[in-house]
Amino acid sequence: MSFSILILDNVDPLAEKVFEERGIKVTRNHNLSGEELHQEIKKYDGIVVRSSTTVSADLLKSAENLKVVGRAGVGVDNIDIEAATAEGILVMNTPDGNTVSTAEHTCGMILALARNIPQSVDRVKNGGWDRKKYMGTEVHSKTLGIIGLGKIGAEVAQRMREFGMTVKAYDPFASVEKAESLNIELLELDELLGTADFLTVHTPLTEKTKGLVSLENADKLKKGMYLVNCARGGIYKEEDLSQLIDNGYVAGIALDVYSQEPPNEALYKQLKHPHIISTPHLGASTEEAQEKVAEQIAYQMSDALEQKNFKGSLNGKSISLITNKEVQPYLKLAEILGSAAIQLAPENANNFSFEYSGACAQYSDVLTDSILKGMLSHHVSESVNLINARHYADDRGLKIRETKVSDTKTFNDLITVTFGEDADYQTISATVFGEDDYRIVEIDGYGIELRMEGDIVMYQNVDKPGMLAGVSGAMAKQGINIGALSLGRTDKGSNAITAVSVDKELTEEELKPIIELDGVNALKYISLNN
Ligand SMILES: NC(=O)c1ccc[n+]([C@@H]2O[C@H](COP(=O)([O-])OP(=O)(O)OC[C@H]3O[C@@H](n4cnc5c(N)ncnc54)[C@H](O)[C@@H]3O)[C@@H](O)[C@H]2O)c1
Ligand SMILES: O=C(O)CC[C@@H](O)C(=O)O
Repeated sequence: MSFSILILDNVDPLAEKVFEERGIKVTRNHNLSGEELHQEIKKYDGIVVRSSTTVSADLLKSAENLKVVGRAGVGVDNIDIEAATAEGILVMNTPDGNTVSTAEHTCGMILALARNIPQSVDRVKNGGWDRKKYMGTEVHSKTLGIIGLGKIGAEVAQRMREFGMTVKAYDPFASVEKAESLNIELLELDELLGTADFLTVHTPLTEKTKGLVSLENADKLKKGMYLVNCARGGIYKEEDLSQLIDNGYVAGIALDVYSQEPPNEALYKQLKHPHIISTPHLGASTEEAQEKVAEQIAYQMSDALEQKNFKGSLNGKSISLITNKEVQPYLKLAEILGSAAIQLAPENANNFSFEYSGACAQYSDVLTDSILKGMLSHHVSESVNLINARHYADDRGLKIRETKVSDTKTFNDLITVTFGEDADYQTISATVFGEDDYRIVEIDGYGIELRMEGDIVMYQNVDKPGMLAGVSGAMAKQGINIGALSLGRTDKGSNAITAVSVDKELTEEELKPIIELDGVNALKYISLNN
């Protein structure tokens, strides 16, 4: 299968090189208007962006063939991941390609702030020589407070410690072991705000981190401290920046990122403040970082399109397992079982439980996605895949309960789907023999053994002589050939379940004479042709 990619932002040419080596056609276009992009995107299997293109829900809706959105970088705030997930589109980023560059830029900003480097350079360029005005401060023996001790935060910590700084951090999700290994004391947020001489943030912009420092909590800051933000605009409340300085809370602020890029007029006005220094989102702008992220995203997207590897995927977390040879038969089993189960279940059933027994239980997450894919493909007109199956299930109000059992009793692996207590049929179990022999092995506690393929007529019948002859006779009269058959019962003379595999697709008309036979109840026709 041949794929095509559209590069929308200024990504290093190494990306093209990698895609082309992998036999993938690449087009680069940075100048599409909104309407043109909505049309153009339809042709592509993948798009590559940095931060300039907004990948909105609306755009993703037009992208009929899109399978993957690649972000050459870390932050994905310009991509509507929820909408991509709903559309079954994979979103990937390159989590560490620009870590070192951004950490170095942050360290540069800390030093530039401490020594008024940008302001004094500017002064000299304009023919001035104001040595007194640009008196600075040493970072040595000062405390660096880091909010967000992830990849960049940790790199900044290591570098600034070499300058003689004491490093403390706040990160509710960082492990104590990690902090200890970096020799960093973890503090509560307010404690860190009151301790740090320099505060640098390295978190994503979230509800929790938005406006983390503002006039509202400014009295918690150590007086005269410095603020640095090379993470995401808005973590320090932008409207308050100048006042934080003018009211004496903060000595200076260094920014690389803004809530709107380029900034709007009001923000530009703030950035003119003599104690605010700013760069135009340059953290990752080094040749090395851009080469790394371009190369990484191209490899990752090529692998994902070829279903080889899903490294860097931010949605469809379990799909990385689909390349695992051991999981593949279970995935197929789960999908066919989901399809069989939904055809057997009563209309409007919305409570399902999935039970996994044996070795397959360790993959229950992705197997649940796969059962849902099989179930929903009967109900949802859009294409359902492992990325969006749960989204559609939630959307339709399906309630899913998952259990795992290690003891399988009879089979090495068994998956059971249960749906509804008062229905004609309530549960179906299936297993896989070898690599691709998928079998129904139990319906409502009746042992059955039938391959899960083609067209199956399932009915309950009174366990009495002549039932089978009646059904096969009704089929023979209509030229319906029986391929295989399995009959399960509990006690002699009570009820039985019969599953008949037939050689062709049956119509309602053809099923009618069978349904009307005396002793045949609850007939269901199951098609497992896809
Ligand atoms: N300026 C640039 O050009 C540039 C380049 C790369 C990354 N970034 C940005 O830098 C930020 C950090 O990137 P990273 O690669 O280090 O990410 P990361 O995922 O490795 O680290 C983020 C850290 O933030 C912590 N965190 C999350 N919520 C928090 C909260 N409420 N309070 C405290 N800590 C919290 C997480 O636990 C994690 O340790 C991201 O926003 C990224 O988009 C900017
Ligand atoms: O592409 C860029 O230069 C932005 C990089 C950075 O903000 C990121 O999140 O990776």
